[in-house]
Amino acid sequence: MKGGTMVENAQYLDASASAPGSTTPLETAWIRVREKLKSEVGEVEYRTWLRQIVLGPLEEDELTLYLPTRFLRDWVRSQYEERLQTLWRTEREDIKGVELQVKRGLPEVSMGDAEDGEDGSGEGHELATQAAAPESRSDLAVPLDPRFTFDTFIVGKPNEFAYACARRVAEKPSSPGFNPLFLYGGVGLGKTHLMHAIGTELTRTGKVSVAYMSAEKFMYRFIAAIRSQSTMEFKEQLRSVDVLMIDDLQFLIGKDNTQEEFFHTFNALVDAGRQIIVSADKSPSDLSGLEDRLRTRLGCGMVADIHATTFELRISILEAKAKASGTHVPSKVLEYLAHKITTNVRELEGALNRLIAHADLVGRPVTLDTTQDVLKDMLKAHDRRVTIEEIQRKVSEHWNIRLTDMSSARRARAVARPRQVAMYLAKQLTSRSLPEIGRKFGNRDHTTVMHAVNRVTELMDQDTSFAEDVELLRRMLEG
Ligand SMILES: Nc1ncnc2c1ncn2[C@@H]1O[C@H](COP(=O)(O)OP(=O)(O)OP(=O)(O)O)[C@@H](O)[C@H]1O
Repeated sequence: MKGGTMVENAQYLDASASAPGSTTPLETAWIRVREKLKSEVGEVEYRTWLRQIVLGPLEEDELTLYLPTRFLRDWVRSQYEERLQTLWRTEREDIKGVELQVKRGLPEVSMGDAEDGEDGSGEGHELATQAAAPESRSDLAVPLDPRFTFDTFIVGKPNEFAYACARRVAEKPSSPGFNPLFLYGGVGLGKTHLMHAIGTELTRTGKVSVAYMSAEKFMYRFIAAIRSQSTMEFKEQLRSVDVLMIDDLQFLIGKDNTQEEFFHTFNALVDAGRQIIVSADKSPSDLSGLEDRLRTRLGCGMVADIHATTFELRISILEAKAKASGTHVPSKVLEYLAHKITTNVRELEGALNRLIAHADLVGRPVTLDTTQDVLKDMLKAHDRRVTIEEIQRKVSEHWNIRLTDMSSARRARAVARPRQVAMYLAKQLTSRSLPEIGRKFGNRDHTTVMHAVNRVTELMDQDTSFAEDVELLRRMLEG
């Protein structure tokens, strides 16, 4: 658990229900954050996923937000965490990070997808299948995002091959040479979008049952099944679908039992002529840490890479999204965004949504001036974006240790101290949350990261030469 003093404490708060005059400053900020989120994502999405968030305590510079189940927490984390972090930091300078946690017994807003599983762990929906016809939906319901269709996917040079493969699988699942379909590429480039598009297309025809889940949820669900002694049921459910899609497979690295289970499921499905679709951040051959036999099988079908976006593709995506929003965004602004935000489509989309939401709220058109003003913090962060990988590399070079020791289990001080410094710098220089940082350091827990941050702060106070080292690294990284 976190240390430190509790500065502000707040409880459940509905943006529409509380009068600002009767709330604490933190609650008032929360109302504004929620309103912004609502206007960015729309009423339906807000009600489905975000309304359940409950304001928790602010301890030192870390704010906790609660969700009633692990399923919801994971979903909100994967889809909205970055946005929540940015909105909070814009709202309150004293908040440096936002942590999403599960808290049982919160007032849960009724919603089909958010009930607890049979073991009360909130994991019952982490395996989700969507049968073709609504009446034949099993007790497992899927969050296939209706916005992620082939129609809304913009095709350009970097993604045309992956798009064509996805289309082909949606038209003719289990075709020879296309099973499994392995989609890979960097963060936020459209892998999940394509998987959902395949799922939506297939279920539309009415004859195919599709199961989609992240590898992380596959693992949680598998562990929950072991705990509740229902692994047979879990296996049967999985093996009864026509199409199984697993997103972000890299999460299974280092999870040997779960990999084993996935391998058997994979074989059973492919042998029965069912389709498997997998996404990951690297190609099968580069996914070191996955069992060889699984890697080999994953590479046996069609492997399609989604490359980083080009300027032309970014412009086409922005044009399409601006058009769909119904708000006029001048082409100068679109070009400006496409030049400035080159990392991934998720960020590009987030920036555009923010501009449009701002224009709607203040009732003024989008201009280059308002763009620079509204996106000030985002663009600034872009100018000096530092990645955790860069931090790990620089710190390892500085102390002359192996890069792999950043994620290894070695505890020798010569390795552990630089690792702690890298965690500290990751917290200071990136917007990543503690659990995200932990994951990048060999799947360590967020409390380990918290401890590292505190320890390095303490040491910097006590030892000036250590403090100089850390400051030097920080300056080099900030460029
Ligand atoms: N070519 C595209 N056309 C339209 N929208 C896109 C395109 N590529 C990505 N997007 C949008 O960008 C956002 C991020 O995409 P998505 O979640 O599919 O990325 P991802 O590759 O799965 O990322 P991650 O590695 O984080 O899982 C989504 O809102 C998606 O709709």
